[in-house]
Amino acid sequence: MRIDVVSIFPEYLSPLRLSLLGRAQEDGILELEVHDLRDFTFDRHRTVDDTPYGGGAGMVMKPEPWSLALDAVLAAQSAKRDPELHAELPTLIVPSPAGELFTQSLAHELAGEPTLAFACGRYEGIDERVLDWASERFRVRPVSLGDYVLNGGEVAVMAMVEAVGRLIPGVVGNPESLVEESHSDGLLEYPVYTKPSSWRGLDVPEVLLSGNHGRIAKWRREQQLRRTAARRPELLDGADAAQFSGGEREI
Ligand SMILES: Nc1cc(-c2ccc3ccn(Cc4ccc(CN5CCCCC5)cc4)c3c2)n[nH]1
Repeated sequence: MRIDVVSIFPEYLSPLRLSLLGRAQEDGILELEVHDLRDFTFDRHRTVDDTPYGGGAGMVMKPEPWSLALDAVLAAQSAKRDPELHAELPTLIVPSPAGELFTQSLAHELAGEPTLAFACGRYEGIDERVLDWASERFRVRPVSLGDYVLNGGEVAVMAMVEAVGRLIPGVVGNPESLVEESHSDGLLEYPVYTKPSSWRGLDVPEVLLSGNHGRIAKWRREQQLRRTAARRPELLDGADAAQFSGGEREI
């Protein structure tokens, strides 16, 4: 997969060069290009923002630099997209508090794409006409990380690139660890334990030491349901929520 990110703080994305994603880039499984939006400005001050029409606090990102940067991304990605295989428009993810919620399901969807482009806004956001203009060239998807406001799109992009990247075959050593992940079955994950079996007077649940895999699977499922009912009841349908609303510890 080829990923292009446009940002005025390209160095913010440096952690994506580390660890598993870094190794995937060395192995040629993942290609990550980060573009500095200011490289697409031509005034002395490399201006990317201006005051908002209609008034209001802060500044808004100018459209022209974005159009030049996104055209450069399109050109770079076209080499990675076989028009026979990939007839649809390339995807452009625009982090935004006003976007669709990023979920594990969306991560799986995006992991199937040959290319992804990310536009990191800053200030109060990007001139809306950029998204309109880009919609003729990309499938533009405003995406929110959650209902809180960050200072820009970079942190959201790092989270999404990590969530998508780890699903690409070959990135994570043991694909088994991707199967039983949180939210993959619509529930929160069960608790995990390791040695020592007794630590500071706290013991590992004996079922996990039993070697009885049927019992262990049943216990883990019950823990998922209890945790989900206690912490994220909205993820459960009515029936399960009622059955498991008695807190997490009743075992
Ligand atoms: N899930 C999530 C993603 C983001 C995100 C993503 C991208 C950008 C780009 C800039 N910011 C900062 C920002 C966004 C919004 C406001 C308020 N808003 C501005 C326009 C007029 C109305 C009021 C203030 C500052 C971003 C924030 N935050 N949270």
